[in-house]
Amino acid sequence: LNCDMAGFREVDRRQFPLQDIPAIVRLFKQQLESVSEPDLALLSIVVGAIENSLTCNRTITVQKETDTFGEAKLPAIEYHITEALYTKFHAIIKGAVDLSQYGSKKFASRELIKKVSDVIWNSLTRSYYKDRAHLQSLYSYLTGNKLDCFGVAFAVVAGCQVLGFRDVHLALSEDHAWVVFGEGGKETAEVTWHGKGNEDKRGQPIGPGVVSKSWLYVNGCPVICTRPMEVAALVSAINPSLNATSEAMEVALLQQELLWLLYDLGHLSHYPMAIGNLSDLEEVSPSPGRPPCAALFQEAATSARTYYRNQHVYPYTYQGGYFYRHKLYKEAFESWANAADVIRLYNYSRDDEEIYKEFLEIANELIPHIMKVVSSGHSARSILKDPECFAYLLRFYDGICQWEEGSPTPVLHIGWAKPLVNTISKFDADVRAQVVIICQNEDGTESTGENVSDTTVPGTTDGKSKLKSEDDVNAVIAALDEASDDCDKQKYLSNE
Ligand SMILES: CC1(C)CN=C(N2CCN(c3ncnc4sc(CC(F)F)cc34)CC2)S1
Repeated sequence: LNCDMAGFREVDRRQFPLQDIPAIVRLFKQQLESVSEPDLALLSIVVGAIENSLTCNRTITVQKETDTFGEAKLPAIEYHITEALYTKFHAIIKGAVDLSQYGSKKFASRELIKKVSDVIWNSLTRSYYKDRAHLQSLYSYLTGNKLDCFGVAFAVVAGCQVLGFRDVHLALSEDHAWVVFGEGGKETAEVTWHGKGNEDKRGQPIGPGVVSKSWLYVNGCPVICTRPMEVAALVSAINPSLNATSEAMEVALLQQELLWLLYDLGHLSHYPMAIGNLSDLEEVSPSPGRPPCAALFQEAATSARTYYRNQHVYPYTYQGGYFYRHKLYKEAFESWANAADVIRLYNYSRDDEEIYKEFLEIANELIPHIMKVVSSGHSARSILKDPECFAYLLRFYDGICQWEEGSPTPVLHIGWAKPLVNTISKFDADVRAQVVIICQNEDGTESTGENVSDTTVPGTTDGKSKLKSEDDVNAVIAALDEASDDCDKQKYLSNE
């Protein structure tokens, strides 16, 4: 076995066949604690094989088998299958890339990375449904020549690891992936596509994306992976879905165990979305002796604030979704207001559809549903009488308004206005009057914006009457825009 089969040599043949979750966790632990770096190709093939066998050709009648200890039994992953696929990946990469052509051995070059990306890219099936599930692993690539956009980026990094380039690492935003390389990891290169119908920019640096302030490039604050964080990315990408409505329990349990292993080794601390994924799994089946999922959602938000200048939206929508599912509506409003405080820093561009859909669902489905549910209640503690809830909602809507300001693409349209107006008009004037808008001007001084109750919503008189016509709606939008024009930065505080 030559040196770069190290990943395999260390693997103790006796660990195979891997036929239960503890065996897989042992393999990952051994790889993560081994002297050299974890072997991305080996680990991606193993989890890909398990996911594929348990989700892709499952006869519905087969029940979950467990052994006497209740451990979910997995289809045995034979050593020779894994080794054959591993050898195939090495052969593809080393067969296609003649390293003597790429000068410096120490650091990768842009040309080398583009070459590896081309090798993967040109070996993919001509046309297939790119958004399908289970296309993220090297198992999918090696057995079906299919990868999704994340899978291509991961395969390029795994390919560069095969060639011995320890400087090439995965860079992750909330909806895209690329690579960093070179001395100090200062260079960036696109290696995969994004979205539908967009020309890929493979080989190019990601600079322009950051300059345009599009959410897709998270204002220059992506997750820059270490090798163990690349393992966390492949584990996060495990997809337990059997179909649109059900999941393979063993795959979800495996993902949960592997994420806890990575968490305990400290490899999730700088990876908010992986913590969010773990929280989602814990919400469904809590692990004894582990923090509650609510604490994990909070950890993800704290990680994003600490390491990524609070430029990430998903930690707050993970958290808001949790609160919403658990009918903690005021807490959900606060998380969504925090999510809007992040997006206000960006300019909405055509590549940002995913986060647009996220805010659209919150504003036009989730919040209206909450307003409907609480309107029937008559408790004095109702959120309709709580000025802090009104303040959270104003901060949420204002963040979306500010997102639109200065953007090349409009965000709001009449479809947003109706639910927005309907929501705001559910709060009576005396509740709204308790919200004080603090404006921070350019020079950092603060002034109290006109009191919200003074800006009586046009078309209403006593704050009790409801808005009627469409121009009332437009007038409200104008009033909100005017309010957001008044000051550079608004902070809505409710006075006690
Ligand atoms: C609050 C939500 C709607 C729930 N799930 C969310 N996810 C966000 C995306 N997820 C992720 N989880 C771990 N790592 C990554 S890297 C990435 C970008 C891709 F192009 F590489 C996405 C992503 C997992 C699922 S956000």
